[in-house]
Amino acid sequence: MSAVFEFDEADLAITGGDHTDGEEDVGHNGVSTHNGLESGYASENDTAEPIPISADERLYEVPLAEDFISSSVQESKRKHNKKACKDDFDVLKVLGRGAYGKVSLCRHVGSNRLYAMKVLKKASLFVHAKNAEHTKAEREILEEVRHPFIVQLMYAFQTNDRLYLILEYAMGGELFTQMAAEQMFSENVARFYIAELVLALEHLHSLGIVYRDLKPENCLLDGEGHVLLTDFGLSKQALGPDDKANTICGTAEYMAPEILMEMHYDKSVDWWTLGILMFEMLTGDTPFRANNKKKTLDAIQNKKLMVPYYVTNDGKDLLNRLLRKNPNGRLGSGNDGTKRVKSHRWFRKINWNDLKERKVTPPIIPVVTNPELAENFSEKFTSEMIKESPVDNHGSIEAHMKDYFQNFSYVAHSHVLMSAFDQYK
Ligand SMILES: Nc1ncnc2c1ncn2[C@@H]1O[C@H](COP(=O)(O)OP(=O)(O)OP(=O)(O)O)[C@@H](O)[C@H]1O
Repeated sequence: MSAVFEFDEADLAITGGDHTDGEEDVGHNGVSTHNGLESGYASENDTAEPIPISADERLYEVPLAEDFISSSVQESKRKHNKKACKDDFDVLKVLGRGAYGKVSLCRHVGSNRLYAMKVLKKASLFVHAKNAEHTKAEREILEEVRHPFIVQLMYAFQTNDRLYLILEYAMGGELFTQMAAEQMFSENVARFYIAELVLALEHLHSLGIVYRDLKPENCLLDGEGHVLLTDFGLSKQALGPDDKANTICGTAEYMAPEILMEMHYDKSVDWWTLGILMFEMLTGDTPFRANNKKKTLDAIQNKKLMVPYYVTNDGKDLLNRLLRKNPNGRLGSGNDGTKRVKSHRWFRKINWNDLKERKVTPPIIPVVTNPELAENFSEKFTSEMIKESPVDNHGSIEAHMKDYFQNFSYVAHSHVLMSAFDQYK
């Protein structure tokens, strides 16, 4: 499968963070700090009821320690959304590790709901300036998006030395795991996942967000088997219809040719990566993979796409259109691009409205006997010991790191959280 591609220039690098030190192990004090923000997945003994709220209550940021306090927030409304902190969560198991941090299953002490806790060490983010920028972007994007096939941000907070993102728990695990188990998917199975991803990308693009990092590892599954796109560390926000970005990032085998050529690029890169993902689902491998990274990158730019004989004509046609090297000629580019993707013949059996409303039954239903067991995650992670680590709220940390993450803290409004839960889960 894909490997993260590392550039040499420091400011373009996508580098691995600290994977080895068992760092951000979170302790707890067992004190209930229930704040009326029930959301996410209920554990087996959860009996919490939603707290009624008034119609005009909105999302807003809640300050922690040095965080900025939004002046638009009225005192009377603050009481509904109490700031979150580390002690509000019990860490149960490690779920996985990414380039920048560790993700654990945790339980909100007050509500008993389960979430995924992503922890990042500020210091390791500052090894390369881009890492810190990516994390800030991830936090901002996660707050903005709300979609059935995109992971929901529930809380964000920070300590002196760490950043915490509390996310909807994708208990079905990684799509990558299902792909590895099946070697390759039938076209019907692949179509379901690709179509849900089309809707997720459509939503992001409508907000001016280019996702840029589509790959099986970032496609998680919820408890019913629907896609939950995660990891917005590389996404680029605030692109207008004619804006283009030019930062080099992504995963080697999934990189679009225009990124490699350091050209300005736009949302067309996401349609390219969707094509690569579809190819991998249907054949078990990516189309331009070679013996080494240099050859892979060369093939992406120069090699003609070869689609195996067993892929249907409609499937071949869609792949050829998504994997056009010229982004301007690629299916999905231009103003009505997504509409044209959705009306391609390969999707003719898809009822897009039903799909968006989660009325289509997923082809693979994850086995979840008890969500707390995290059965769909690698034992390599789930068997790790959960260690307590001291809270560092007063230790020395360079001033620029401290200031950089002002406004990081966040609590999703209970209205948003509860409706997300009812509607989608
Ligand atoms: N919301 C979630 N629910 C369940 N598991 C999750 C969730 N988010 C992440 N994980 C697990 O943690 C792993 C690492 O998470 P993530 O990809 O977000 O980290 P990262 O440091 O941003 O990774 P990358 O190296 O891709 O940049 C995922 O592959 C997945 O197994």
